[in-house]
This record gives sequence, C-alpha cells and structure tokens, in this order.
Amino acid sequence: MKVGILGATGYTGQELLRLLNNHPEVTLAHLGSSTSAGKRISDICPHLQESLENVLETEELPDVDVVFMALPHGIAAARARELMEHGIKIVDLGADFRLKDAQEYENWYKVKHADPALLPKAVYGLPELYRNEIAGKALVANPGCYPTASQLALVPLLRAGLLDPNSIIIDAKSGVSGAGRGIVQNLHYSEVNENFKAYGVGVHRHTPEIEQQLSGAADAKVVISFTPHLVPMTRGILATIYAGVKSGITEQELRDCWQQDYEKEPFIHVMPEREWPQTKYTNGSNHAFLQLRYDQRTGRVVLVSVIDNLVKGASGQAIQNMNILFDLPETTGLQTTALWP
Ligand SMILES: NC(=O)C1=CN([C@@H]2O[C@H](COP(=O)(O)OP(=O)(O)OC[C@H]3O[C@@H](n4cnc5c(N)ncnc54)[C@H](OP(=O)(O)O)[C@@H]3O)[C@@H](O)[C@H]2O)C=CC1
Ligand SMILES: CC(=O)N[C@@H](CCC(=O)OP(=O)(O)O)C(=O)O
Repeated sequence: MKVGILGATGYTGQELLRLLNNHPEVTLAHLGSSTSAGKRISDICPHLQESLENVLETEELPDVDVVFMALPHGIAAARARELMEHGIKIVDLGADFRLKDAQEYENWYKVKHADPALLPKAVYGLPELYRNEIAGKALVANPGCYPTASQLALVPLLRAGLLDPNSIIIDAKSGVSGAGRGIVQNLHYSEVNENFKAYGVGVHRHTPEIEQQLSGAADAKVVISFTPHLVPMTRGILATIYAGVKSGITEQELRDCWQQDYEKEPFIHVMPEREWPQTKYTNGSNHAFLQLRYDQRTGRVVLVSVIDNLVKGASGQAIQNMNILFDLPETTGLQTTALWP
C-alpha cells in the first residue's frame, strides 16, 4: 500500500515515519513538506536512518492510497476534498474533522472551517471505542491527545451509566512534544525545565471535543472542567480524572466495566489494583494504562489514564486507523514496547 505523509518533518510526521518503517504492508511513497522540498528527510531528521533515501516533496496530489495529514489545523480541511475525489483515503491528525459542528470549530479554533460539507463524511477514529464506525470510511479524524487519554477512561463508565455525567473534572499533564516542533517562547528549555504550569484554563480547544464524545457516550449533554498542564518531560500524558459515582455502585463494578471492554484490547491495560500508571510505561509505544480508585468518603472515583501523546495520542493511533481502513490486523506495525527506563 502506498502511503503519503503531509507534514513529514513535524513531530507527529517523524513519529509516523519511525513506526511505518516497521510496517510490512507500507511503501512510503510521498513525504510532503512545504519548506524543505528536494531535501532528504534524513538531512533534517538524522535519526531516521531507515528513511535515508526518502526525499521531501510538495506535490499537491501524491500518487498514494492513503495520506496522513500531520499538519497544523486548517490545512487538512482545505485539501481533503481533492484528495478524496482522487480515491485517496485520509487520516487527519489535526483537529479539522473532529468536531461535528462547524460553528463549534470556529468558536474554539478561531478560523472558519474550509469545507463544512465534509464533516458528516468524517469518522472519529478512536478504535477501541468506535471501531465499527471506522471500517469502510475514507476520512478519519484522529482524536486529540488529551481527548484520547480522557475518553479511554471515561467512555466505558459513562456508556454503562455508572457515573454522574455532570461531575467530571479532568486534570491532565502533557510533555512538551505535545506542542509540536515550532519555536515558541514559552516552550524554550529555560522556561519549561524545572517548571510546572497550567495553561488554557477554561478555554482549551480539546474541551469541546471531549464534551462532544462524552455526551455521545452518556446520551446526554456532558459539560466538563478540563485543565491541561505542561510538564518538563518530552513525551507522555497523564490524566487524573474525578467523577461522581451513581448511588450504590461499587469499585468492583467500575473495574469490571473497564475489564469487560478492554480485556481483548492489545493496547489498553487496566493495571492490577493499587498499582498506578506512569507515563514512562508508554514511551514510544501505542499502549495505554488505566487505574481507578473509588473513594467512598467523597462519593467520587479517581481515574488515571496514561498514553504517549505522540503515539496513542497521535501517530500510533493514526496507523491503527489506517490498518482498519485497509482491513489489516490493528496491531500491524505497532508492536513496539515502551522504552524503559
Ligand atoms: N504533537 C502532538 O503530540 C500531537 C499533535 N497533534 C496534531 O497533529 C498535527 C501535527 O502536529 P505536530 O507534528 O506536533 O506539529 P509540528 O509543528 O511538529 O509539525 C507540523 C508540520 O507541518 C508542516 N507545516 C507547517 N505549516 C504548514 C503549512 N502552512 N502548510 C503546509 N505544511 C505546514 C511543517 O513542515 P514543513 O515546514 O516541512 O512543511 C511542520 O513540520 C497538528 O494538527 C497537531 O495539533 C495531535 C495529537 C498530538
Ligand atoms: C503540550 C501542548 O501544547 N499540547 C497541545 C496538544 C495539541 C494536540 O494534541 O493537537 P490537536 O490540537 O490537534 O489536538 C496543546 O495543548 O495544544
């Protein structure tokens, strides 16, 4: 299968390359770059030695079966239609097709959506939760990193009606690679190292995405409090989530619900009781780790969900979606163990 990556020089583009180099069904046929056409990808990213011969290009219409759009938001919406008209499937790693409502997109992303008529054709690609909706589609909206970590913990419990849907607080922490490789002052080493801060409080763009998906799971409008934090580490997201539990529900019932949904999932791991996930369990891998504890004193459950933002939170999940689109085993090319220590 011929694969293209638009935005191949970015962090998620590089991560796609690292993982796809181990994918037995993939030929890397097009690596797109808006600024470095003609250069070899390994000139820009010397660690990608397996891609030594791959040259960056700018073709508008690459000769591929599927394209990953690893671009800043706004660009995929403008380019998707033409690619689809030429039979090219799309996995968009950005936010352009995640929200079903174009007005909601404009409210939160502060840009007009370039092609709202495509929104109903897009499917939200978090395989463990919406697998049956993905097969056979041509346009997959790969979820955001915080929304992935949050939904893996919350969706099964909301679907089963075990939580009070309007009591949810998501306190999430991300490594700095979540912000991409662009140069931004507040991401300089000297401003991140030995520092820890909240950002986007009450206004972060992942809020409507998480609310949209949790509302679907609860079959009722869900409003959350979501606060992301920046942690001085390169990769990883750890979300600590607080939610009120419906009266009479026990910790075992909450745990059983997760275990039922995830026992056959190769990438999702409910940890043994009282063992808590760490971001390093996921470094470089497509695995997610979950744990919970119900505090009867407060009536709230504490859920902890951990992923690598660049893998399960972006490029790994995108490859999982591509595998579904092409009827391949979902784990193809993704059987990588986390780097430890
Ligand atoms: N980083 C993460 O953890 C996650 C990122 N995402 C999303 O994935 C997408 C890519 O993110 P990430 O890889 O981190 O971003 P980066 O900033 O690291 O890379 C984006 C790449 O897009 C290319 N690009 C930038 N501007 C333009 C443009 N105007 N036209 C065409 N190409 C352009 C650049 O490559 P070049 O100069 O070579 O053209 C750049 O390297 C974003 O939408 C992001 O929000 C989603 C989940 C997690
Ligand atoms: C640390 C950091 O800055 N993280 C990014 C996560 C971005 C991301 O996941 O991209 P999408 O907007 O495409 O979902 C942020 O908070 O904006």
